[in-house]
Amino acid sequence: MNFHPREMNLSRLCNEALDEPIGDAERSAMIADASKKLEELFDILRIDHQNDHNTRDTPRRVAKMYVEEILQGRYTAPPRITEFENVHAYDQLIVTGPIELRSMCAHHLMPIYGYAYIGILPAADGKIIGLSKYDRIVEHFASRLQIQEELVKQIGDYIVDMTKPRGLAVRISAVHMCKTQRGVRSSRRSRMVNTCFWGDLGASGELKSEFLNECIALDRAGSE
Ligand SMILES: Nc1nc2c(ncn2[C@@H]2O[C@H](COP(=O)(O)OP(=O)(O)OP(=O)(O)O)[C@@H](O)[C@H]2O)c(=O)[nH]1
Repeated sequence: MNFHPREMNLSRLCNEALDEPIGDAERSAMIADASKKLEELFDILRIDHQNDHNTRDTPRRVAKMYVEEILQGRYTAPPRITEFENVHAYDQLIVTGPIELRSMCAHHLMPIYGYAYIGILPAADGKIIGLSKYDRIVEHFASRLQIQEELVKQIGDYIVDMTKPRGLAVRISAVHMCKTQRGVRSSRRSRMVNTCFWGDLGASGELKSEFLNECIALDRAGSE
């Protein structure tokens, strides 16, 4: 099967999902078509992928990596969320993290890695969701070509839509290898940190400070 994104009206922004998750046949076709294009790229870069024992299978390997790993958050459904009754009407701040973050920068296709932290202010009459789902949601939206400002918002908007909390905060602290490994070659310790707040968590200076202090404490505990 030949895959023609334009004819099939499937072109999207780099961090947007397709309308529907793709099936096995479409996934295989996408990998096969991308492999051919990567072979062309290797030809242009004068890398002999036909005879070089190191790169013989690299175009296919890289195509598969993009479709099934690096960009899989565009082609698969968001994680299923398990909800529990909030029987005791818990409505105080919950903070979870550090959550491992692995993404890819939209500008140079270089890795972004670091941690996410999520603060939830549940609604007393709402639901509580399984803790592991926050990690899965971060992984889902990070598995796309991203910039950090948009990644934080996508994660938060999805959690707010799905769980309707009183308030929410998402913070990411990450290294951008497009800055450390090339270009300006900044220190590998150099990070970008940004936080986005929703609802009551954004409206209260006290809750914001509580969230940020918990992030610092969780970060410190993680590095001990
Ligand atoms: N705001 C923001 N900028 C980012 C992010 N990831 C990468 N960038 C920056 O986006 C810019 C990419 O665009 P250009 O300035 O055209 O790239 P370039 O000419 O290769 O620039 P250098 O990286 O400075 O060599 C760079 O400054 C990156 O450091 C991100 O998540 N958020």
